[in-house]
Amino acid sequence: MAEPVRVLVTGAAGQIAYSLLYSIAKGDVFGKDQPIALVLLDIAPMMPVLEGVVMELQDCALPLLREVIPTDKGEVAFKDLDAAILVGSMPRRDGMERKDLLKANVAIFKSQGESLEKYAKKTVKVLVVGNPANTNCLIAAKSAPSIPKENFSCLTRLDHNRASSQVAMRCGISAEFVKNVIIWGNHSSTQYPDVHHCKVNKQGKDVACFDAVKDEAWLKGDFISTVQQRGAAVIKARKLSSAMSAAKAICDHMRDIWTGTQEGNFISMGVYSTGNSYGVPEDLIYSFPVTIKDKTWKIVDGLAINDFSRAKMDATAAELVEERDTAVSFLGV
Ligand SMILES: NC(=O)c1ccc[n+]([C@@H]2O[C@H](COP(=O)([O-])OP(=O)(O)OC[C@H]3O[C@@H](n4cnc5c(N)ncnc54)[C@H](O)[C@@H]3O)[C@@H](O)[C@H]2O)c1
Ligand SMILES: O=C(O)CC[C@H](O)C(=O)O
Repeated sequence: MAEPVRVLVTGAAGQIAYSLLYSIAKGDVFGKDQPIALVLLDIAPMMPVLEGVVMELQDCALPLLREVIPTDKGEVAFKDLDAAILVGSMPRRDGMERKDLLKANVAIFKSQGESLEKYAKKTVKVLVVGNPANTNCLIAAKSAPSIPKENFSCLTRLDHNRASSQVAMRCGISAEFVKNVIIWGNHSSTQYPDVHHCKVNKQGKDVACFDAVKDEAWLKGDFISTVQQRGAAVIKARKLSSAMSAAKAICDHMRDIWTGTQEGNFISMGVYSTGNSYGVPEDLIYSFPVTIKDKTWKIVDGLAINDFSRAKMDATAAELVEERDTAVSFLGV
């Protein structure tokens, strides 16, 4: 059997991690034959809670889980990593603005980027989940200059899954029959869920989403705002940020990095924008449609962009430029 992959989950005593760790440990992400060493980082006051999570992982008696390493120390957590899933940070509560998170959370990602630089393998794949995810990811990447920027990505797969599911429900079919929705831009309410290249499989035939749904006003109106506002709607209802669906999206994202995307399918993730062909400003982590092969993503080029889409892609880019500049002014990176 292969050597264990060493996987870090930060915020390991929190609610997303509680939904995530079992799936990783049982092989849903890195493969059913791939042993795993799971490193769990949280802050010192959460160590007693983390001990409980470790006990539960042990009690699952999972064959692939070779080692569990709970810690509050960066030098332990980031050492020799193959994959890092950076969740640990403060979630938004009902009544808080997203911008309230920026100051509190970007500092964490600067320090964790520095730890990646010092201790992780240069091949490590880093997925940033903690909000504001795109800007945190950019700051982590900038703080780890010897690790290629292409190894960093942020989670917009939850938005992608939300968009696929909305279309599927509207058509009365299962979400597996909807492919190639796109989330452009920021994981925030300015994101642009775009269905101009989406296909719906109806009775074995791929049909353009607009023809399958037959309601352009909905696709250009309530569909977009529902996906944009879904995180806020979950917070309002649960009084807690989404966790089960976030964990599922993290698994989808990291599994696609590890094993690649299916031929003809693309997925959305926040990646480094420098060199993109869509006129998105450089030096951002911006969500694009990507395909993945050999653990390397490639932005899907050549998709036609109409004026409706262009305006929304530019608006979310403008928000990311502002977030980046605010974060850089806080941190001086
Ligand atoms: N990108 C997405 O799609 C998406 C979706 C859902 C939630 N989120 C974000 O994920 C983050 C975590 O959400 P949650 O619901 O699990 O929150 P939570 O409060 O339940 O858990 C967060 C955990 O992180 C820990 N933590 C805080 N600072 C840390 C640090 N410096 N190092 C290590 N651990 C640290 C906390 O102690 C806590 O245990 C939030 O920022 C939330 O907004 C992102
Ligand atoms: O804080 C928010 O508005 C969103 C929380 C989380 O990222 C989600 O998308 O569910």
